[in-house]
Amino acid sequence: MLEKDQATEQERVYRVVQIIKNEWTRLKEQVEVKTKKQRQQLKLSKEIKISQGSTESMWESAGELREFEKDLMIRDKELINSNNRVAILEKMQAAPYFGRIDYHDEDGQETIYIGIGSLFEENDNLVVDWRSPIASLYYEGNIGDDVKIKVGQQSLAFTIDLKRQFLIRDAEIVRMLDTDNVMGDPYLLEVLEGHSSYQMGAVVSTLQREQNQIVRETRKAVTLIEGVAGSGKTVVLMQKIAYLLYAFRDQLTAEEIVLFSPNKIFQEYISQVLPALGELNVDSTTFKDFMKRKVPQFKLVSHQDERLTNVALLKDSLAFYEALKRYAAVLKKRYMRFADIRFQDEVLISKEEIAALFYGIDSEGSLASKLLILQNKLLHKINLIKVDQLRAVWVEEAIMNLSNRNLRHYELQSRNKKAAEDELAEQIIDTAFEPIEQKIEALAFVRYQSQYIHFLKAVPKLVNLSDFGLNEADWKEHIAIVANHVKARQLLLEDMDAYDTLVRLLKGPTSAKKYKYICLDEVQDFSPFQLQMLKDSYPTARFVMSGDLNQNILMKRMSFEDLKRIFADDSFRSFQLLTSYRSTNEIVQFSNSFIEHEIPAGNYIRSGQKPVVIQTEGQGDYMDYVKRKVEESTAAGLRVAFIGKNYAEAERFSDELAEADIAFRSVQRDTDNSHHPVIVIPAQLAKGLEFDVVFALCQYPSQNVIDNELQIVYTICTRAMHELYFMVADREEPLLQRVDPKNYQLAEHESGL
Ligand SMILES: Nc1ncnc2c1ncn2[C@@H]1O[C@H](COP(=O)(O)OP(=O)(O)OP(=O)(O)O)[C@@H](O)[C@H]1O
Repeated sequence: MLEKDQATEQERVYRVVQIIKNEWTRLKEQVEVKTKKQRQQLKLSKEIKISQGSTESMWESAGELREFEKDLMIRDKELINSNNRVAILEKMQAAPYFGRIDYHDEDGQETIYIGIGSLFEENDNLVVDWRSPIASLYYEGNIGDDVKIKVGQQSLAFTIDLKRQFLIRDAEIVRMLDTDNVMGDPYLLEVLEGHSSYQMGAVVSTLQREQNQIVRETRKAVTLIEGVAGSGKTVVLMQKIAYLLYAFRDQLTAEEIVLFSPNKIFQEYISQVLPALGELNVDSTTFKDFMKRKVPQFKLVSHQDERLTNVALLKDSLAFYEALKRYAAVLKKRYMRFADIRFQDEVLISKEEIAALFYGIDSEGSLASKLLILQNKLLHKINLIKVDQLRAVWVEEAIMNLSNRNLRHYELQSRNKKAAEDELAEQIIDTAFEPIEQKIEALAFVRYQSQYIHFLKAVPKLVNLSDFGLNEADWKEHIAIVANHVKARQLLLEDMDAYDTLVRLLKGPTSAKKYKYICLDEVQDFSPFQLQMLKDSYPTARFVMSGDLNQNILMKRMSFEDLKRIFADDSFRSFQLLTSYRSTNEIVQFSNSFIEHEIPAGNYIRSGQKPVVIQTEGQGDYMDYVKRKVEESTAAGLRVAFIGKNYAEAERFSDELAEADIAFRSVQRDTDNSHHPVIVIPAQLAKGLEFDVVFALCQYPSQNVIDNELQIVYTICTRAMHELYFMVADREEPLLQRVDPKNYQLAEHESGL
C-alpha cells in the first residue's frame, strides 16, 4: 500500500519541484535585473550629490535625493525579500517538503504538505510554510488526535487522519513513513543517531511538540527557554527567530533582531541555521564584539586569571549597576568632571564656569537631559563670544592675510567694502569656532575617563564591599590597575560595560540601532550587569533567552532572582525543556551525577554504550587505549573532542597527545579553527557544541581550585552524543565517587577484558 502511495507521492514531488524551478528561474532573473537597476540608481544618486552647486539647485536636488533614497530603500526591502525567497526556493528544489498532514473537521477533509517555505500554484497551496498556523497540526498531533490550533483570533479544532514524514533528497523520496502514536517519531531517532557536524542545521521536520509551543509563543515581552543540556534550547531559539520573522513579517525586519552567542566558535557553529531557513540577515555577534564596537577607543583585555575574582563578581552584579545609577543621580548636584573649553591655546570657558552653569540649572530630569540643557547654554555662550570676536585682532589679521582675489570676490558680491569685511569676519570666526561647537555637540567637555575612575573611587560608599568578600584596600588596589589600563587605552570587559553605561547615563541613549528583539543564547554566561545594560539601552526591545543554569561555567553569575529583578516590569514566561536529544540515555544518566539538586526527569530517547572510565594512574598505558579509540572513531567518521576543565588542563593533555603521536588540533582561543576530526578544547570554549565522542579530562590533580567544578564537568560530559570516556587518576577521584558504578564501565585495558 505504502509502495503504491510512494509512487503517487513521487509524482507529486516531481511536479512540485518543476513549479519551484520555474519560480526560481523567474525570480532569479528579476533579482539580477533589480540589482543592476539599483546599482545604476545608486550611481545616479551619487551624481546628484555631486551636482549640488548653488543653493537653489542644492535644495532641488536634496528633495530629489530624498525621493531617490526612499525609493531605493523600498526596492532594497523588496530585493532582500526576493533574495531570501531565491535562497528558500533553491533549497526546496532538492527537498520541497518534509511532511504531510491529512485532517478533517465538520466542513470536510484537507491535505497539506509542509516545507521550509510556502508554494502556490494559482489558488492551490502546494506547500505550506512550517511557520503557518495550520502547520502546527504537524507538530502538535498524531493520527486520531483532535488538535486545537489558533488561526488569528479564532481557535479551530481538527482531527488528524494521516501524518506522513518524508526524507527527500535531490527531488527523490529516499524514505517515507506514516507515523502514529505507538511508533513515536522514528525520524527523530534516525536524525539523532546520525553523526555530529561542524555546523548546526535547521530542525524543522522533527521539531517536538514542547519545542514547537515555545517557538510559537509571541505574546510575552520576555521569554526564557530553560532546559537541560542537549534539550534543544539553541534549536528552539533559532527556530523562534525564523518564526518571528514570518509571523511579524510586516513589522519586523531581520536587522531589528540581534542574536548574542557565547563565543566565536559557537557563533560559527550556528551560523548556517537561519540561512537554511531562508533568513539571511540576522545580526549575530558575541557580547565581546558588541562591546568592542560600542567602546572603540579602548582595546579589550582579558583576565589573566580564568577564575572570576571577587572584584569581577562585584562589577558583574546588579548592585554595581544600581550603584552606577545612584552615582549618576548624585552627579546632577556635584562631582561632575568637566574640561576647560579652549580656543587658540587659551581657556575660553573654564571648567569652573561650566560647572557653575551646570549646577545652576534647575532640572527635575535625568542627568543626560540636564547635560543637554548645559550643552545648549554653552552653544549660546559661544555664539555671544563669536559676536564679541568680530573686531578681534586675529580676525583682522586673517582678513589681511587673505589674497586680494578673495577679497575682491566678496566685495563684488556685496558691492560694499564694510559689509564684505563683516561677512568675511563672520566666516572666519565660524570656521575657527566650528571644532569647538562640534566638541560641545558631542559633549566632549565631560572628562569621561576621569569620571569613571571617580565613580570607582566612590564605590565603597555606594556598595557594601564586604558582600563581595572585599575590603577598601583591595578596592583601592584594583582602582590603580584600572587607572593603568585606562592610561594604556585598554579595559577589561566588565569595565567596558560599566564605562559604556556611565557614558549612556551622561549622554543619553546613543545607539543608532533600534533592536526589537534581543536574543541571547547561553544566558547564564552573561552577567546580570550586562543584561540590565541591554535592557536599559533598548527599553522597548523584547527578549528571548535560552540557557541552562546547571551549566554556569563562569561561576554563579546569573540567577533567577537576577532575571526576575531585571525584568520585573515585563510580562515574562519561562519554559522548561527536560529531554536531552543530544546524548544517549546512558550519557545523560552519567552526567546527571554532577548536578547537585533534583531535576525533573525527561524522556529517554535512545540508548548507547555505557560511559567508559579510564584510570590514568597505575593501570598500564592508557594512552594506547585512547589512541585505539581515537583511530576507531575517526575511521568511522566520528568527531572526537578531548575537553579539559580549563585552559591549562587542555594544554597539558595536548602535550600527552602529541607525545603519543595522535593527530589533533588544539583549540585554545575562540578565534582558533575548530574544524578537525580530533580536537582538544577547554570547557569554556566547548559550550553549546557537540561531538560524537568526548573524552572528559578529569585526571589532573587540581593546581588551583576550580570554581563550579561540578557544573563544568556536567557541561563537558553533555557535549557527547554517542560515546563518553571519563578520564580520572583513579577510582578514588571524588568526581567519580558521585557516579553510581552501574552507570559506567571500566576501560578494557583495565578490566582485562
Ligand atoms: N526536535 C529535534 N529534532 C532533531 N534534533 C534535535 C531536536 N531538538 C534538539 N535536537 C538536536 O539535539 C542537539 C542539542 O540541541 P541544542 O544544541 O539546541 O541543545 P541545547 O539545549 O542548546 O544544549 P546545550 O545547553 O547543551 O548547549 C542538537 O544536535 C540538535 O540538533
